[in-house]
Amino acid sequence: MSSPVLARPRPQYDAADLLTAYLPGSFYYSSPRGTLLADGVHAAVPAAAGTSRAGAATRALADARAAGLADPIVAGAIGFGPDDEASLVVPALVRRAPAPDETTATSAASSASASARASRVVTPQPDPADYVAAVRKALLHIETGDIDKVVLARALDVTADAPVSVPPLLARLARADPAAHAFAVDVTAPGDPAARTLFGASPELLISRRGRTVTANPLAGSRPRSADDVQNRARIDDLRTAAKDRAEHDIVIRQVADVLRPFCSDLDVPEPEVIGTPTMWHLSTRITGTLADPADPASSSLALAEALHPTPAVCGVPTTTARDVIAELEPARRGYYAGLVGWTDADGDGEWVVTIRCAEASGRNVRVHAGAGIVAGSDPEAELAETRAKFRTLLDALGVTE
Ligand SMILES: C=C(O[C@H]1C=CC=C(C(=O)O)[C@@H]1O)C(=O)O
Repeated sequence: MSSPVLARPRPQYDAADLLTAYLPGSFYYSSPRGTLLADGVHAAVPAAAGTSRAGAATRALADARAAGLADPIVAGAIGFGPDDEASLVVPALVRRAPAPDETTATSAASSASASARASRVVTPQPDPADYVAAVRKALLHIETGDIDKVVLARALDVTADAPVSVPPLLARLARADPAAHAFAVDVTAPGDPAARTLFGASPELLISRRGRTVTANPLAGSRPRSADDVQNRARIDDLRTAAKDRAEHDIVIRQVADVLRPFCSDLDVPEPEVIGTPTMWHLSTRITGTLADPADPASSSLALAEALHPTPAVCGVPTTTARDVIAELEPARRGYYAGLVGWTDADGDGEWVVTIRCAEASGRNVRVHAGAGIVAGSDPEAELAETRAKFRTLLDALGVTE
């Protein structure tokens, strides 16, 4: 492998400038680890269904280095199912900045246009009553022992009276929660009638790798956030102690830890805690590990992300049967929802989040998804309410009152 032609210090940008500079077509990603804005395509990464995207990324990064690209990364998104799309590129230009803070998003958002005030028509897919019926059917699968858990999602199709502009929506998402993993990815595929952008603010870290250290932060078990502090305290206490939510959470933690353990010389799995987003409370476990062999391509951030995906936070247990139940009970394909979005570099470092609290925009249309984990003891109406609360992250950014 030849060394990069240019070996000079990376320029550092301001997080607010990168958020303001984002335009559809770019790749934007910010998290507590830092901000990244990538433009242009040095090379598209072949990402056919059923192939190892991590293997293709490793080859593309080696080629990019050989071609003289300094510090290349692979960035993009991978859909939920093995047959869903992926959109991965080696960008031509990558700009990095520190993590956003309160001021970052405020200054970027204030320069954003007020398009969220336009009129929007919201169509649920499926109807809420059909979602409740699907949850009941999922509970039958659990009762008969086919599965222990499945995550059932639904969508809202939002149609605006004018093309939807993603940059102000991204700025609003970042302003609402500077600690979230905010992203916007061009996912236009050949033959699409209009450009498509996947964007959102995920609270769920699938995997972050920095040298030998890996971190995963699975979430499962939720309560809506209230405007009232007393109610919030009661909901947090309830979430901490509810057996059903703890069971739902433990299923995810067990699988994530089991997948990571063979790659790690040590793995720390602490007790769950409750974390908050602007719209939700979640049971959260921050798992950290030390990689046994960081030079092994199987330990790259994308290879680990592929090994982990789909976690039971978006699919279920056992994975294959849960996937079949999702195919049976969800009327629409998930596409990029519940997949992964992020970046990896040539050393294998990188960060990937679970593609939730997200939407896909194309022209005047935005499709927003939200799901809820179903286990024994789930109440179908409560799961519907949970998806309604999860939608608020995107609907608030869109200025939609459902
Ligand atoms: C599947 C979603 O959330 C997951 C992440 C956190 C909590 C979840 C839950 O409590 O069901 C879900 O597993 C979603 O937001 O669409």
